[in-house]
Amino acid sequence: MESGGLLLWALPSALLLALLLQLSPRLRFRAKVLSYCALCLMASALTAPACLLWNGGRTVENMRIIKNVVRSFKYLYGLRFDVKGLEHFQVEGPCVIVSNHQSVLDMMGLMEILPDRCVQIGKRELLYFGSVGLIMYLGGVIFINRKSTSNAKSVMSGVGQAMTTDNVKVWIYPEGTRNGNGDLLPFKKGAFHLAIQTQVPVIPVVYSSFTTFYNPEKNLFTSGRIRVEVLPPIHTSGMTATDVTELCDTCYTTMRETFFRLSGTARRVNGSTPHLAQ
Ligand SMILES: CCCCCCCCCCCCCC(=O)SCCNC(=O)CCNC(=O)[C@H](O)C(C)(C)COP(=O)(O)OP(=O)(O)OC[C@H]1O[C@@H](n2cnc3c(N)ncnc32)[C@H](O)[C@@H]1OP(=O)(O)O
Ligand SMILES: CCCCCCCC/C=C\CCCCCCCC(=O)OC[C@@H](O)COP(=O)(O)O
Repeated sequence: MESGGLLLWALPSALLLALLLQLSPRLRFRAKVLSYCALCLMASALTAPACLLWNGGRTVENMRIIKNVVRSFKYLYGLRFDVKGLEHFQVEGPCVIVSNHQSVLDMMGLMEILPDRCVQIGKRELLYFGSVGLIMYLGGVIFINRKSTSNAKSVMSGVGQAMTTDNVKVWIYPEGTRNGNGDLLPFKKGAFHLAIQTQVPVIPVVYSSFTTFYNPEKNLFTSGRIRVEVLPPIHTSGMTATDVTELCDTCYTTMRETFFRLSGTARRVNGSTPHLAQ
């Protein structure tokens, strides 16, 4: 009797939802993004105990576990990564990895190629994203307060010391925020100060544009292919604070050219309207 009643409600509701998703591209897009967030929350909640049992607490070693979990997400969303230049990660000791940042989907691209003993710099707000914040904390993500330059700078100088004493690589998104407008935002300089202060190489990584398969403005979120290129390390030994701007500009120019080449797009004309990233 009870299961009959449940069927009476559940079946039409499921059919109605399926119909709505078919009819409204916006709803379909939102549902897919929401499913990704739910997957991240669920996977993080299940992975956190494994990290605690295996490694006991906050340590970069947990990134290996997190990486293996996140690498399976791409199959659910029909994403394919074509990666070139992985050999450039084989530098002795620490380095600063810089890459472009287009959307929350970047976590899949990040974990696809993340080298061993590598942590990321993330905005402090991410710490409060429930189990996702917990897993980032356990993986050793370094949180910065973007609203306070002095705080961000002092955290970054602490990172420099830890990089050399603990032999860790640091992954930074120098655009400082997500940007899905089919171009790169101007770079912030924190990553380049860090590399020069610690005299370690900078390794640029470029992901092709997502706009052909993921575009919130067009409610587009389909399967797709992402081309990834790890570029040769840029050595900083002998550089000083006066070289930061030039290093930053060199990386920006090289990465932007690579981005357009990988995306198969021409250079952007200034003034074109960017769309919001999600
Ligand atoms: C299943 C779930 C999976 C989860 C997976 C886990 C993975 C998680 C992945 C998480 C991914 C999360 C991804 C994310 O969350 S991305 C968002 C967070 N990340 C970043 O913002 C990183 C990039 N930002 C920067 O580098 C900024 O520069 C910082 C934040 C440091 C300051 O920015 P701010 O906007 O406040 O200031 P400014 O850049 O205008 O600079 C002002 C001045 O200071 C100088 N200056 C800067 N730095 C230094 C320094 N160190 N020593 C000395 N000087 C320094 C600089 O040259 C400039 O001077 P001048 O040149 O104009 O004279
Ligand atoms: C109990 C609280 C529950 C809160 C639930 C929150 C739901 C969100 C859940 C999952 C989102 C999965 C995202 C995985 C990590 C994403 C990292 C990321 O891409 O962060 C954005 C950051 O780089 C730049 O931020 P802005 O572009 O400046 O903004």
